[in-house]
Amino acid sequence: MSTSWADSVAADNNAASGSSNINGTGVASHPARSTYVPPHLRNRPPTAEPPFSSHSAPPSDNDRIGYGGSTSGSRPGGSRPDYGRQGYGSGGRGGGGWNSRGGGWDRGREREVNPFGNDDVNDEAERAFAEQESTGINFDAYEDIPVETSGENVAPPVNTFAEIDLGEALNLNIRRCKYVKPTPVQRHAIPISLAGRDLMACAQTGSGKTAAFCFPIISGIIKGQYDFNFSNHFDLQIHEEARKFSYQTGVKAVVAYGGAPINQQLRELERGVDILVATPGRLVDLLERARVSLEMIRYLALDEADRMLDMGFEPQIRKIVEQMDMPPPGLRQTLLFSATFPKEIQRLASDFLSNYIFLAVGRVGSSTDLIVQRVEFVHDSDKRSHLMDLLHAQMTNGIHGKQSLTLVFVETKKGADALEHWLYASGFHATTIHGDRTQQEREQALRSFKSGNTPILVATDVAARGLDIPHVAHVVNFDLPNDIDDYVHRIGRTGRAGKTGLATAFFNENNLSLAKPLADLMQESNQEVPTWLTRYASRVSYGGGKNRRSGGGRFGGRDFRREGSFSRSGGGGGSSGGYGGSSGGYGVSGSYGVGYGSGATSAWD
Ligand SMILES: Nc1ncnc2c1ncn2[C@@H]1O[C@H](COP(=O)(O)OP(=O)(O)OP(=O)(O)O)[C@@H](O)[C@H]1O
Repeated sequence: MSTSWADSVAADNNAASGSSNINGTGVASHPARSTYVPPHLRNRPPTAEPPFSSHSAPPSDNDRIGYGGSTSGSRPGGSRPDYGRQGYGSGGRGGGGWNSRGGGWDRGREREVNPFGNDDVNDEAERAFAEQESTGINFDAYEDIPVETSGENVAPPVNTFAEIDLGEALNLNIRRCKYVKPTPVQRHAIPISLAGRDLMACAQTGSGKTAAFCFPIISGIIKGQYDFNFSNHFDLQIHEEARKFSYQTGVKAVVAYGGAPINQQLRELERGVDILVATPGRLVDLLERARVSLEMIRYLALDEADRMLDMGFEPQIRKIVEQMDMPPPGLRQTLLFSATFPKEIQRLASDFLSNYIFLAVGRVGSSTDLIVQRVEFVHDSDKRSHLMDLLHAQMTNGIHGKQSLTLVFVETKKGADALEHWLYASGFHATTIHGDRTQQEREQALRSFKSGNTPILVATDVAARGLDIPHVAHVVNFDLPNDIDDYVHRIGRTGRAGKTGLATAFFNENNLSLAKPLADLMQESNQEVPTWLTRYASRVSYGGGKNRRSGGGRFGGRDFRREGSFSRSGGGGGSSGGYGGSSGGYGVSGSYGVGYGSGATSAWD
């Protein structure tokens, strides 16, 4: 396990673990449709207390002025007007007034807030970045992307949103989001989902997977089907997206995550919900309190699905999906999405699916060509000065005096704090996100980063997945992760939505196990691989447990059912009938999470 230099400076003795336990904060769950209201809560008078009051603090631009600062905070988006809503207690699904689809969910005294009205990023920052963005948007870059599907009766892809019957309200929101045409994953995944099929979908970071699973779910709810779903990263961000997509459709999305007071979330749930975005830990908690039932779940979505079944999350997921009252595969529709999908995880995931379609868009598990990747050999003791050089170079390339946004990944929480302090002392405005910071602090840090006030964000792996910040120009792997998939997700914080990006990694003897997968990945992504890295790659045998791609071929981007040993019907993916439903020999419950969770950095909590 590598040790970062930032660490050694920061830590007196205690080399920080860098990982945090798993209780659900970082894990996001996606919307679960919990239309259920427990009997003892039905017909109760509405509570006067505004939900999400923790979100109502006014935004501030910088979360760490002088380091001591309180970070009591706001979430991106600033204050949230009172939802105030009544009549939640009408009981069960369809109760609480949510049959009245369309025109928003003004259910009683709770009014729907316009999610397009309070943009995260202030105007000045938006203008400053606009020039950069206008040259960067390049969805055509995705046009030639290879697409692979396997499974029976795959619905044909569409080229425009107009070809899909998503409903007028949702179409209006798509226009409000300024989405002109569907991205490749959306083109394929939306028709498959609308056809009612289970789906395991792999597509590159930043390619629009969130909308790809949200649109069919929202559309299905509008049409009167019932739903639940859940995912695993920045759940507030997914919630924000879901709120935009479902605005004035009559569909209500609620978020439940660890690290925030559970009572507020309970109150919100009691008022009725169509889509619940939840972290596994918090959802288990809610289920154990018997405050939520999954009986009426119609859709289950796992975003970052490979992560959900990795790193020890699997027992929680199995508990939620298999041991509570959720309808089994076949009776619910299950959608799994990620940019990386190792075969072993596919095998586990197949337990949750029924007669599913496998969809791979792009070189799955690979990074997008839009990201220029550089690897430099840097000894631990030289990392800071090297980073300084990169930052100085970037300053001269800044936009309108604003430094472009740089995300720096380090291995440990202490390392993150130490590097932030050092950057500040060196004249750079920086902030941090890691497992020891509260949810509010993280949100505040994100806001400060997005606005450009602290254009450097130092983060642990907690920020590796899902985070969608439009203007990140550079991702620096100050400390490389142990797992190549984590690398893929980290660098995917730049080069999003068709924009270009730069990723620089500091490599040294501590990262030898990554040499081969990194060289392979760079080659796959048409990047220039330094000769010294190729030499390391050929020398080092890396059969260890952490880099799952070893021996895997094409980075796990194929349907594992097509591999000889799993091919029951010899169909080359053409027939999936034999794979659906429960484990049937693939599901080795519990045997995997241990395998490659151990030792890998996790700042998830
Ligand atoms: N059809 C579209 N047209 C334009 N922009 C889009 C479209 N679909 C999604 N986007 C934008 O692209 C960005 C990336 O989308 P999203 O966060 O869903 O990517 P992702 O594939 O989930 O990435 P990751 O794997 O890193 O989580 C978002 O800012 C989103 O608003």
